[in-house]
Amino acid sequence: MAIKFGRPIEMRDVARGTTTGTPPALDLTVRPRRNRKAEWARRLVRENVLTTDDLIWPLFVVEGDRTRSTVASMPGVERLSVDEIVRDAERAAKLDIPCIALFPYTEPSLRDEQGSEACNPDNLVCRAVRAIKKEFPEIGVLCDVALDPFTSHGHDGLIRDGRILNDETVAVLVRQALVQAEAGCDIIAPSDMMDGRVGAIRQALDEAGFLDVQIMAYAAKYASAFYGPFRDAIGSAKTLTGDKRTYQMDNANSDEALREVELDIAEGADMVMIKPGMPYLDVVRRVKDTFGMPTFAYQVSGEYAMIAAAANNGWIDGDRAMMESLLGFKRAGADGVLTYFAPQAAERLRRRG
Ligand SMILES: NCc1[nH]cc(CCC(=O)O)c1CC(=O)O
Ligand SMILES: [Mg+2]
Repeated sequence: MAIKFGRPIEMRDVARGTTTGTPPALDLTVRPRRNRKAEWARRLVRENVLTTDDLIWPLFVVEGDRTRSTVASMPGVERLSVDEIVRDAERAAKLDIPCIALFPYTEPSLRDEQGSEACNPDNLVCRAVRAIKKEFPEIGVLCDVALDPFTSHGHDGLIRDGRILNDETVAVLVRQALVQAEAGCDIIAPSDMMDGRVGAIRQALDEAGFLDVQIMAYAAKYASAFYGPFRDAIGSAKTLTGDKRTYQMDNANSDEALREVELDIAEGADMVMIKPGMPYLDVVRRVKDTFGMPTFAYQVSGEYAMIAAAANNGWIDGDRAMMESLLGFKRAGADGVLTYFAPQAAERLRRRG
């Protein structure tokens, strides 16, 4: 049977409308637009959905009391003192956001070559975790494991002769993870990209009895220009010497991302993350399809800044761009997104629901 635009030629005249009305100019059997004709119809065929369950909200902690200081390159984002971060944790809990992530702005006087403050059980992050867990034990708390907020040179690891040391750094990261777990952190998230750190941290957590503390590995983390505003927020932008390309991944690679993810899973990661988000959605899809693990994407500071800045200039509808970008992560296969938009997105989802 001959087919024209999907309709058997023999049926043409039948379809051409023997009844009233103007015949359609194109003889189309299939018209995808039919399923988009009204909001109810679009809802009916919608394939992916964003809910508050998908959100992890990153927050910046700073020394002080009742302090909220703005981050110039991240409009709408603030560094919060411990008492204020407890208020934002409450806001997250009320909005049904399952988890928050903590990043410290370390006082410059506390930064040194070794990033020693990372292992201080009373550092800013540990104090924030304890304060949050005391008042809101039901909210998940994720802590980043890496040395860059604590080192005078802004790198994620220890340096000797201009080289970032791997194994020596891992030993420090293990101690950092342990003080965070002792403070009550629920998810340890190594973001340093040293080899072997997930396995070393898992073993140390288990030996210390933290069997239930999860690990979300920043498994495929790229050396990215999109981290700029974050480095402003934690105060490492000015001090960072050189770049992070000997440990963070090359922008051109995606097979390598699968090998990195595979290793972290083998070493005991409970969840894996791809970072940044929007420029690496192909990697999110490949990782999800290949491993079927709980897979997360980090919509990083630069991605947030681009949308926020364009919206503030009136160049795009910020709210819609935010929701569209977040849904993109779901479509790519992510189970959740770390995003500075978390509270706005949750508020918007609540208004709609
Ligand atoms: N290792 C630290 C870390 N953890 C999360 C981010 C970036 C997050 C963001 O840009 O929002 C970074 C910065 C970096 O690797 O330089
Ligand atoms: Mg790795």
